[in-house]
Amino acid sequence: MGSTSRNQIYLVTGGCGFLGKHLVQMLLEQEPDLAEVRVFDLHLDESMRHLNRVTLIQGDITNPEDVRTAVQGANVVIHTASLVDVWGRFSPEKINAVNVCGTQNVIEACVSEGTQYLVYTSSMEVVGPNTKGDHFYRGNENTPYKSIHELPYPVSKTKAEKLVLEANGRPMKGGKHLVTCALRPTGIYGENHPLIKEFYKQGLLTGRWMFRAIPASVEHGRVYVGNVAWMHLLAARKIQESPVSMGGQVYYCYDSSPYKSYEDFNMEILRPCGFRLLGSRPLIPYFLLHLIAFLNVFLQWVLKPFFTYAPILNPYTLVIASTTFTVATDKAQRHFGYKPQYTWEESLSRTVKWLQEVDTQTQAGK
Ligand SMILES: NC(=O)c1ccc[n+]([C@@H]2O[C@H](COP(=O)([O-])OP(=O)(O)OC[C@H]3O[C@@H](n4cnc5c(N)ncnc54)[C@H](O)[C@@H]3O)[C@@H](O)[C@H]2O)c1
Ligand SMILES: C[C@@H](CO)CCC[C@@H](C)[C@H]1CC[C@H]2[C@@H]3[C@H](O)C=C4C[C@@H](O)CC[C@]4(C)[C@H]3CC[C@]12C
Repeated sequence: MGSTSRNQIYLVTGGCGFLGKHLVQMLLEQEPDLAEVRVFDLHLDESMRHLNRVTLIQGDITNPEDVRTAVQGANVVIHTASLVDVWGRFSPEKINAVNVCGTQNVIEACVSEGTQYLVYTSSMEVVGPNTKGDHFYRGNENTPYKSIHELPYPVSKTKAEKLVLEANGRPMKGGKHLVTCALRPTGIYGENHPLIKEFYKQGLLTGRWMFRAIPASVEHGRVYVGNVAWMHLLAARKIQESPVSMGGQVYYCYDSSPYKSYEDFNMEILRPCGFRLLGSRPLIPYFLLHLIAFLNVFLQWVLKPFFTYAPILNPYTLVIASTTFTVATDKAQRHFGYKPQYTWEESLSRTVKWLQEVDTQTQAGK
């Protein structure tokens, strides 16, 4: 390890989430300078407690004191904590509190505690797809696009990203300056992906038959969780070495996962578990899908006093799934030497292996 002994303290907010856990694992395996990784989350995963060099911190990102305590003494903060909700599971106020005010708390804690480096997990959603259905085809960080934000989640991610980028260069005690950057994943997939598990469960109800609803020509950007984690690690390293070139920058997350429709991509993962997709063209007319999506909104409203009805399909998710959004960029490679750590074949086989294990357990539990 040479002269650089283990001296880096990383704080990962949302470290018990889907991406967060992969990121913590990646730091433990790939960061030679790592002294400690602090995992800050509202809901702790106790199975992570035994991990060497991991400190679990239960806290609420909306509470400035919780955040300040966690940040104290950290060298770098990777801020992934967020409410990921495009289904109306949480109120707009709650989403704003966690995603926007929580991010402001992280920034203020970095400044007051002298933690100079902040990497923020943003989202493709800060750009699009927009609700007009304008396609974003193989775009990069400079591609012009008419972003329209209406729903609380994309609105909150956009505000939070702006806060993070505007905080770059903020003076701190000791003459230092805060250095920030943002990574924008497209649709993340991989082991423990909650949404693919949801599609898996729905598919079991129809005898492992899936029904094409979206034209195969609509491409949806997907990126493997291990590569997203790898990008965060590399960005966190480089931002310390080259604060001037990295500070205030945004990067799309990408890898060699193929451009496909959302459903065709999911089938790559589901097919090895015996699932089949019916129809080379959408089986349900678009207007009918729209009608069902609106009916779901109506039912959500009617049922609100009793429970939260939040099905996968609503007018917003329908628009996203029906609008091409794919990126083609090498900015992360140019700025911090990113090359995907996992090939498409590895990413797929790791994800399939996980889902097959889920399948075996599900069948055994029947
Ligand atoms: N999943 C995707 O496809 C995707 C795509 C693009 C960007 N992102 C972004 O990546 C990040 C991680 O997403 P994910 O899919 O892993 O989500 P996730 O829900 O699995 O993880 C988020 C974590 O944040 C924690 N959290 C929520 N509220 C909190 C609070 N008040 N205080 C502390 N912790 C809190 C949750 O407990 C959870 O562990 C998010 O910022 C999300 O916006 C996700
Ligand atoms: C119409 C259905 C027929 O099978 C399919 C509906 C699929 C949608 C539920 C998902 C299509 C695209 C997804 C989103 C996308 O991958 C990117 C996202 C950004 C991230 O920050 C949060 C999650 C999400 C909004 C993701 C959510 C689910 C989709 C809308």
